[in-house]
Amino acid sequence: MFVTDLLKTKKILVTGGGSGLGKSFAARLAELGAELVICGRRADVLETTAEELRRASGAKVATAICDIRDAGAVDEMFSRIWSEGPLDALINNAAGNFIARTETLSPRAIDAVLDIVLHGSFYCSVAAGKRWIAEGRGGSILSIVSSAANSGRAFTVPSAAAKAGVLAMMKSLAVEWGPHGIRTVSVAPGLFPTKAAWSQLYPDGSKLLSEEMEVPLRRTGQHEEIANLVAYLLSDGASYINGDCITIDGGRDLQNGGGSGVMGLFSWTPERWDAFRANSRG
Ligand SMILES: CCCCC/C=C/C(=O)SCCNC(=O)CCNC(=O)[C@H](O)C(C)(C)COP(=O)(O)OP(=O)(O)OC[C@H]1O[C@@H](n2cnc3c(N)ncnc32)[C@H](O)[C@@H]1OP(=O)(O)O
Ligand SMILES: NC(=O)C1=CN([C@@H]2O[C@H](COP(=O)(O)OP(=O)(O)OC[C@H]3O[C@@H](n4cnc5c(N)ncnc54)[C@H](OP(=O)(O)O)[C@@H]3O)[C@@H](O)[C@H]2O)C=CC1
Repeated sequence: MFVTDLLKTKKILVTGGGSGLGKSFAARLAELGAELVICGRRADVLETTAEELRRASGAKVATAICDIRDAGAVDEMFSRIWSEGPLDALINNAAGNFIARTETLSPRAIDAVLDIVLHGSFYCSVAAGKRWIAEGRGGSILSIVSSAANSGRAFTVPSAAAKAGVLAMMKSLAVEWGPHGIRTVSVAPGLFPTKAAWSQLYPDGSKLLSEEMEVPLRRTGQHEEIANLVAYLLSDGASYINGDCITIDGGRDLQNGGGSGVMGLFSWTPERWDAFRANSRG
C-alpha cells in the first residue's frame, strides 16, 4: 500500500511501544524504514519487542525504560534520545484504563489513569516540542485518544476525562506550535483487540460481543488497519494535516453515543465488581 521507504528519514518515539497497539505501530513504522525508540515500564517486554522488530525489519530500534508519569524521568529520556540525534515524531500511545464504578474510585486509582494518559502525554509532548523549537526544526506529534474524548464514557471516567484533555492539548498545540513547523494529529480508535484492553475493559465476553454487533462493519479493527493510518499521518504525504482527530472505528461512534456500549455494566452486582477488581491488573 505504501512505498517501502515511506518513513526512511524519520526517527520516531512510540510510548508504550512494547505491547498492544504501540507494538503494532512500531512494527509497521519499522517496516517502512523508520528508526524507532520504544518506551514503557517493563524492560523485558521492551527488549523482547525490540529484538523481534529488529529481526523482522532490520530497523534500528532502541528501548527506553521510563514511567511517563514522572516528568523528570521523561525529560531524562528525551535528553538521552537527543544525544544520539533528534526525533522527527512522537506517538503518545501509552495508557492505563479499567472499568470501575466512579464513586468507588480512590484518589490513587483516579490519578493512576490521569497521570499516565494526560500528564504523561503532556510531559512527552513538551519534552519534544521545546527541543524542536530550540533547534528551529519541525516535528510531528500523534496522540492516540478515543471517541470518549468527545462523548465521555460511563465506567471509564478517568480515561474519558484524560483523553479529552489530551485532545484539547493537541488542538491547542496545533495552533501554538504550527508556526514552528510542528504539527499535531490525533487518532481515535474503536475496538482493536489487545490483551490489556480486553482484560481491563471487556472481562465479560458477552458484553464485547454486543459491542461488536454495534459496529456498522460488524467486526473489530485489525492492527494493520490502524498502523497504516498512523504511518500515513506521520509521513510527508500528510504534511498539511494539523490539529485534526481521525476516527477509525468501523462507524461505531456514529451509531453509538458514549453510553450504549456499557449498558451491560449497569446490571453487574457489587460481588461481580469485587471479583473483577480482585482479578484485574494493578
Ligand atoms: C474511555 C473508554 C474507551 C476506551 C479507550 C481506552 C482504552 C485503553 O486505554 S485500554 C489500555 C489498557 N491498558 C492498561 O491499562 C495497561 C496499563 N495499566 C496499568 O498499569 C494498571 O491497570 C493501572 C492503570 C492501575 C496503573 O498501574 P499501577 O501504577 O501499577 O497502579 P496500582 O496497581 O498501584 O494501582 C493504583 C490505584 O488504582 C487502583 N486500581 C487499580 N485497578 C483498579 C480497578 N480495576 N478498579 C478500581 N481501582 C483500581 C489501585 O487499587 C490503586 O489504588 P489504591 O488502592 O487506592 O492504592
Ligand atoms: N485497544 C483498544 O481497543 C483501544 C485502545 N485505545 C488506546 O490505544 C492505545 C494503546 O492501547 P492498548 O494497546 O490496547 O493498551 P496496552 O495496555 O496493550 O498498551 C499500553 C502500553 O502503555 C505502556 N504504559 C502504561 N503505563 C505506562 C507508563 N506509566 N509509562 C510508560 N508506559 C506505560 C504499557 O507498557 P508498560 O506496562 O510496560 O509500562 C503498554 O505497553 C492507548 O492509548 C489506548 O487508550 C483507545 C481506544 C480503544
